[in-house]
Formats: sequence, C-alpha cells, structure tokens
Amino acid sequence: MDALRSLVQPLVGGGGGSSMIDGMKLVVLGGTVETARRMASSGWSHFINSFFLTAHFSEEDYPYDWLMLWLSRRPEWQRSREFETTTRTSTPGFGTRIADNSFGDEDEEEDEGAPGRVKTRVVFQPTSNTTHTIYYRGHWLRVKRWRKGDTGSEVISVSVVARNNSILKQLVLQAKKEYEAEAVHRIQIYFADCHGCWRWTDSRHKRPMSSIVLNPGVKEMLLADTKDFLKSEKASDVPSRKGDSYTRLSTATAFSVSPPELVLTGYLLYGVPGSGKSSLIHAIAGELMLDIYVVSLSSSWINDSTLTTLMGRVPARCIVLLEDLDAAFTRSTSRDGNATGNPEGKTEEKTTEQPTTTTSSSRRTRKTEQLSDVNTLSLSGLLNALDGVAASEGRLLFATTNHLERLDPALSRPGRMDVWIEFKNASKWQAELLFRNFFPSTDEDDVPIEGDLDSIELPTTPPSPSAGSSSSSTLFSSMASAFSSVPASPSGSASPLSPLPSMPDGLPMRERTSSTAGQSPRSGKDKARSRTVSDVGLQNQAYQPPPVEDEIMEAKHSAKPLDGATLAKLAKQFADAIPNEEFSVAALQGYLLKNKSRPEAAAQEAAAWVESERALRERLKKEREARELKEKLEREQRKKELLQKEKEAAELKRLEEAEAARKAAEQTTSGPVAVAQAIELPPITLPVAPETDKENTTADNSADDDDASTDDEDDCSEVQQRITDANGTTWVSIVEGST
Ligand SMILES: Nc1ncnc2c1ncn2[C@@H]1O[C@H](COP(=O)(O)OP(=O)(O)OP(=O)(O)O)[C@@H](O)[C@H]1O
Repeated sequence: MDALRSLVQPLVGGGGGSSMIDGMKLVVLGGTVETARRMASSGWSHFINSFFLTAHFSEEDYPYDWLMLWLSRRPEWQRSREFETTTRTSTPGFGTRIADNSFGDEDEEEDEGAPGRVKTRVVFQPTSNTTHTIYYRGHWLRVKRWRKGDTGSEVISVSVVARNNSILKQLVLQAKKEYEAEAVHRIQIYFADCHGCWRWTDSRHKRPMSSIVLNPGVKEMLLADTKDFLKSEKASDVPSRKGDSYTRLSTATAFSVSPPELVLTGYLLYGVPGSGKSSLIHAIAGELMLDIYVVSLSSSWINDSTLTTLMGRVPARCIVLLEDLDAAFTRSTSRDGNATGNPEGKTEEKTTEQPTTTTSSSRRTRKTEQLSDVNTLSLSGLLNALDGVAASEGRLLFATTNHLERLDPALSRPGRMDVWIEFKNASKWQAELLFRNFFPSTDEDDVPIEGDLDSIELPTTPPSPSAGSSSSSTLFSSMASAFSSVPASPSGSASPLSPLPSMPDGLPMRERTSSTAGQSPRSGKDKARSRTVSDVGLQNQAYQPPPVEDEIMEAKHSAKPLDGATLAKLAKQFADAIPNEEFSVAALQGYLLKNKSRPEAAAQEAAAWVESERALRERLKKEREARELKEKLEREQRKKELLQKEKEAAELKRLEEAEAARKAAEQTTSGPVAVAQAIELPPITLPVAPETDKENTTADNSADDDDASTDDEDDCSEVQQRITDANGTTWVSIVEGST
C-alpha cells in the first residue's frame, strides 16, 4: 500500500500542490489508463481474431437460405434466450419449412367451418446481433446474424478457429445438401413486387400430378413436353445467346405424329376459373423440381420497365407464370369481367368519349393521365419481356387467362405462346375421377374407371396450316376438356379437332403458325436474384397456389375407406348426377369437401346439390341484373343532371358576358345605339302610337317632340323605318346610320 502511495504521490502531487493541478493530473492519469486498456483490448481481439476465419453470407444469395435452415435445426440456435417472432420472413425455407423452432396451429382442432383456411406458422428466431457458439465437427463456430447498415440486408457471419477454410466449406456444403433434401418435397413461390424484384412468398408441398383431374392425355402431353424441353436445354449448348435459336421436340411427338422441330417456350392455359390451371402448373413445377416466379399482369404497378427488369432477374431453370394475361392491356386491377381486355381500350376511351365541356374534359384527361402513370404496359413491352424469357436457360413460360378472346394475336407467335390448352368446366368423366381421388379406398391399386375412355379424344397435332409445311406447325389447342365430343383417332394421327375459337383477327388459333427461322431470342440476362422486404408486391396476389389440397388429403383420413367396388359405384352415381361441363372442378371439390366424411351422402345428394346450385345461380343472376339495371338508371339520371347543369352554367355564362359587354359599352358611350353597337344586338324595334294618336299627342307635346327630333338628328345617325302591322300599329325600326 505504501509502495502504491509512493508511486502515485509524485503524480498527484504532495500535500503542498494546488487542488487544480491535482485534478488535472488525475484526468491525465485516467486518460492514460483508459487508452492503455483500449489498446490492450483491441490488440487482444486482433490477436484472437487472427486465429479466426470468418465467412459472411448475405441474404441476397442462396447460401444464406441454406445456412438459415441449417441453423434452425441446431439446438444451440434454438436455445437462444432472446427471440424475434415472425410469421413471414423474406428468407425462403426458413420458417416455412418444418423448422424445429417453428410452430403452427396444426395441433389445434380443425375448424370445420373453414376447410380452406391457411395455417399460419410462427417462427422463433434469435434476435440479430447476438453471437451464438455452435459446435460443429470438432470446431466451435461463432455465428452472428446482423444487418448491413447501407443496404439493410441481413448477413450471417460464421467465424471459426482453424488453419484453413475447409471446415467452412464443409459447413456450406452440408447446409446446401440439407436444404436441397428438403426442397425435394417442396416448391418455392416468388412473387414480383413493384420494385421489379422477386419476393419469396411461400414454400409449398409438391402437388402430385395424379391429384389433377383432367381428361386423359393432357397432363401427360404437357409433362412430356416440358421434360423434353428441359432435357434439350441440358443436352444442347444452352442456346441462350442472342441470335441462337433452339429446338425441341414438339408436343406433337407425344402423339406420334411427324415431329417437327420447333422453337417452343410458352404454354397458355385458358378457360373458366377453378378448372385447374394454377393447380396443373403447381404440379408440373413439383414434378420437374422447379420454383415458380409469378407476375400478375392485373397488378396496377406493372409496366414495361418493371416487367423487363423482372424478366431479367428470373433465374435459370424455373417456371415463369404470367397470371391474367388478358389484363395486361386493360388497365384493370381486377380479375372479374370488368376489364375490357381491349388492347386499344385506351384509345377507345379517348376517342369515343367526346368531352362536352371544358370541366368534364379536363377531369377525364386527368383521370386518364393518372391511369397512364399507374399502368403503362404496352404490347411491345410484354412481347419483349416474353422474348426475354424465351431466350433462356431452362425457363418455362406459362400464362393463364380466363378470357382468351381478349388476347392480342401477337402473343401467339412462335417462341411465345406455342401450346394452348383450354380448361372447361368439369366433364362427367372428371367428376367421377375427382370423386374417386377424393375418398380413400381400401384397395391399394387403382380400380379402372368404368366407362369408355375411347370416347375421349386425345390431343393431336393440328393439320399443317400452310400446305405441305409440316415442320412449320407450332401451335395447337389441345382441348383439355372438349375431347369427348370428337371421335377418337386410334393412331393418334391428325383427326378432326373441335372448332377452335377465333382470334381477334378472325384466324382460328391453330392457323397461327410460323416457322422458327428468324427467332432471335434476347440474350439471357444475369441471374441476379433479389428479394426486397416490401409488402407492396404481395398486395396483388392473384395467383393462389391451391390451398385446398391439404384439406383434401386430410379429408381422406376423415372418411372411412371404401372398398374399390363401392367407391366406383358411388363415383358413378355422383358423376351421373353432375351435368356435363356446368360446374367447375373447384365447385365440385367444394361440395365434396363439405361431405368429406360422408361419401354415400355425397353421391346421393349430388342431384339435390345441383338443383340448389342452379337455384342459387338463378337468384344471383337476377339480383345482379337488377343491380345492373339500377346502376344503369342511376348513371343515366346522373348524366342527365350533369348535362342540365352544364347547360344552365353555359347559359348563365353567356348572360354574364352579355351583361359585362353592355356595361362596358355604357361606360364608353351613351345611348341605346351605342349599346346595341357594343353588344351587337339586332336593331331595336320600338312600337309607336298610331298616326291618329300621334296627331293628338303632337299638339300637346309638339315642343318636346321638336326638341327630341332635333336631339335625335343632332346626336344619332340612325335611320328610322316605319312599319305598320295588320292591327294598324306602327313600329319604328331604328337602324344604325352611316353619317
Ligand atoms: N382439374 C382439376 N383437378 C384437380 N383439382 C382441381 C382441378 N380444377 C380445380 N381444382 C381445384 O380447385 C381449386 C382451384 O383450382 P385452380 O386455382 O387450379 O383453378 P384455376 O383454373 O387456376 O382458377 P383461376 O382461373 O381462377 O385461377 C384448387 O383447390 C384445385 O385443387
């Protein structure tokens, strides 16, 4: 103690120093000690860190996803004592995969009233900026999740004491393997957001192809075709560079007709809602292990540049899905029938509605301008974007629409939308298969469906549109549901197809063919993948990956399994009660879901259900018609009132102008003629007393009259015309003279 005192004494001064100097000495001492401490600590941490290898994984790249999944399964990660909870994360995989630290309401009792209810999973993840120590293959890893200051994106940093980075490589490879093993059962769904970025939205279980009920041949054809495409993409030098054209077997080969070589990239699925378009795409994505990138063209923010940016950011090997293709040019944000679908809609609006007044015209112009700001997707913009997808590394382009007739013919050019598949309401055959798929059976093997499948026509290649050029055919419509109307073609060779809908320019679809020559797909863009944490893109989710499927699976457990023969009998009974192509598959599925534990009742009550649905439709139709009529009348009434108001306003304005002019004239000159002159009124006609009266009054007022006439002669230069009418009244017309 004495030694310490003797050491400090000279620094703080002896008892004789002033207190001020003592204080300063203390400050200097404190500063020196603190600096020394900091230097020691920083030197120590540098020293320690020099033994660490650190890897950073940014959320903008795939390894981040792999690691997040890997981490979510580590007990050390789960033992963290500080958590964030989230139901949605921008991180694919994490939180939506069955991570050990996530929980959902699957344990809750099923809500009978909401069969299609989407289950929410809550994820616990350690808060960012905390360091976790995880033991991995003989090494202690220090893992920290943090946010970059400049971009705000998340980063995982993994540090380990090691001589080289092989342990980190092993870690990444293992995380990747686990991620991919998980991905085998799932597909990732990305939505476009308004910033031109792909935002991961969902991870869904694959949907088995067998759960899609379409008339035979369609699924198989599509699957074979897409597989061929991907195979050829792999086998060939990926023809993604500008100017290259690439070929693959046409859909025709699936049906053993001469295989023309085609540039074929786009699949257009069109038809009534709830007929399985999205479900089929979902199932194909699962089968081919591809993720889905969805753009809803009815989104208000879609425009040429956003679409081009988005297409440039689509990675290789995926499905690009353009939802609501018909809405592309309609400036409509709804999927209902309100959209005109007319590519010229904009022009029409401008030309047909002639503004009646300045006010209404400017209002309309303002409105149009606002719309233009919101959505300026042009046909050429869309086509460019499609060509961008077409150019490329295993990307399959799918488009869906409920309104084929609204599409522009340019969309059907080769390399854009080459295979068109129509989806109709459920046929009897589909109803039967749906029933059999829906309810569980004790028989392991599929019981062949009763009924003659021969009556269902398989898709065939359409006859060559131009004589003798079999290799130029690129397009046909495989009527997914209309086959039964046409006799089968045993060989699968060209057979009469059901009449094809006409395109807007009057050509039937199958005639829209052309050779592949000259196709120059745009060069493949960089494969940047971007996820922005923004909700805007999610507000326009027209595409809903079929949510009911899980419920169907669950339904299988809620009904007692039936033996094959009973199931077949009930399915037949059900199909007999369902009218052909009147109800969508989704509607039938909804009915079955309601009866998921009562297959017998589902079959027996189907006819009654059909009647009740018809009555409901009828009622809704009447209500809609009444509402539309009322709205129409109200619109007309409003229009009338508006016109009346505009008329009154115009009249008022005219009078005000006349009045203003009169006043102005009064100020400059005086007298009626000047006023008449100023406001360009017609000559003033004044009645005068008949001659006799005049004579009588002349005597009395002669002096005045003389004065007046003198005044008139002096002041005015008008000419007076006297006219006597049938009643004997004399009118004097005063007309401006020319003195
Ligand atoms: N052909 C089908 N096979 C199996 N399930 C179907 C079929 N059609 C419809 N469904 C069921 O109906 C629901 C809606 O189907 P989906 O979304 O695929 O229809 P869609 O034709 O894409 O409709 P929209 O045009 O409105 O997008 C899904 O749950 C799906 O399971």
